[in-house]
Amino acid sequence: MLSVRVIFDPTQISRPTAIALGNFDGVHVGHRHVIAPILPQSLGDRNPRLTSTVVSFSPHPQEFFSGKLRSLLAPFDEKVALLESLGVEQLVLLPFDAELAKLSAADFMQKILIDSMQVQLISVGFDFHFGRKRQGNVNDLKNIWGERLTVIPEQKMNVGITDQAPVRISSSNIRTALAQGEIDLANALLGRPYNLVGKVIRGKQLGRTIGFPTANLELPPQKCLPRDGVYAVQVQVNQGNASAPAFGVMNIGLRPTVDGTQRSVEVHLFNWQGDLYGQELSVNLVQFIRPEQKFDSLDFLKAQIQKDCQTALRYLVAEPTLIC
Ligand SMILES: Cc1cc2nc3c(=O)[nH]c(=O)nc-3n(C[C@H](O)[C@H](O)[C@H](O)COP(=O)(O)O)c2cc1C
Ligand SMILES: Nc1ncnc2c1ncn2[C@@H]1O[C@H](COP(=O)(O)OP(=O)(O)O)[C@@H](O)[C@H]1O
Repeated sequence: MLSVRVIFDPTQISRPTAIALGNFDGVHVGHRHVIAPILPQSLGDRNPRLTSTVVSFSPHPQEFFSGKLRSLLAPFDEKVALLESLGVEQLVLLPFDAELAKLSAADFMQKILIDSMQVQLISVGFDFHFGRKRQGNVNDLKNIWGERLTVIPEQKMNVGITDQAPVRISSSNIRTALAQGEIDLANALLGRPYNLVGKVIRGKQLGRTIGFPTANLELPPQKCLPRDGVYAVQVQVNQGNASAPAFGVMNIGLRPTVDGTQRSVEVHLFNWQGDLYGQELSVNLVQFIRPEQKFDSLDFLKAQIQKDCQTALRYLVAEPTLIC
């Protein structure tokens, strides 16, 4: 049972509110800085009546204007779970339509934030814009909320070698890192391992014939996938209320060796036997190992997968934060 209230209908908002405004795809380290000031633990006894609320638009304004779905680091269910784990009490999804798109910044503040949500405290990132043609900015919010507005400056992170410039913590930098197989960077910016959660579905039933059965995952269609190839992964197998940890190797791609046409995401678990169909796997990405290749035979593929397992194990046992 989720304890964060997800509100699509503005009349159902629990108010007065302390709000963090933004899309927060991935709920990365930078987002968490923005959300922190409005969490119950930050509000403390001074503002006990305020409901800790994240306010986003649905659909995302870019989707509304382009008519295209965006790929997401954290699709809806994942985002709700992440916000809940932080202690957010309410997620308000403002229906972004032609009417909202043409609302002036002043009307957005008055009608939505003041009248509809009774906003007492606000936290936003430094570059937050709102209202028609993104005319409103943090100065407009400051004029009304004054000291009750927190503006979080651009967050950067030192990664890799020390003489490298710090990297901006942003959803787009995380997407780029995933697209390049730079899992260390993506995980650092996220503040947790990038994770794929899906139900195990049937594949071509070939894996077992080469000694490497693979659990094929069904993922939310909007989930952002990292580059095609082979990864070392740490997995939780969720069986009802119980959950078992395992290590494994994952392949993402078209499987040219077996003339695959659809992209698949499949995991071979080490030291695991038994049926996984219908169960849920939660897969943490640890390390990109190699690109996908077309092999001349299943025997060559099998030999390569054996090597992949050895490589993956070396990364997995060297990873101090993993539980297994
Ligand atoms: C670690 C690993 C690496 C893989 N690498 C490749 C690859 O480089 N090229 C390829 O065509 N398929 C690759 N595959 C996918 C296999 O072709 C696939 O697992 C096999 O065909 C079984 O598919 P099935 O689950 O549909 O039965 C890999 C699978 C695993 C588990
Ligand atoms: N070690 C393992 N790792 C992954 N899946 C396993 C493992 N052992 C057994 N299985 C089971 O075997 C199935 C995969 O076998 P496979 O022949 O690759 O069939 P499919 O093509 O349907 O994925 C998995 O979905 C799971 O139910």
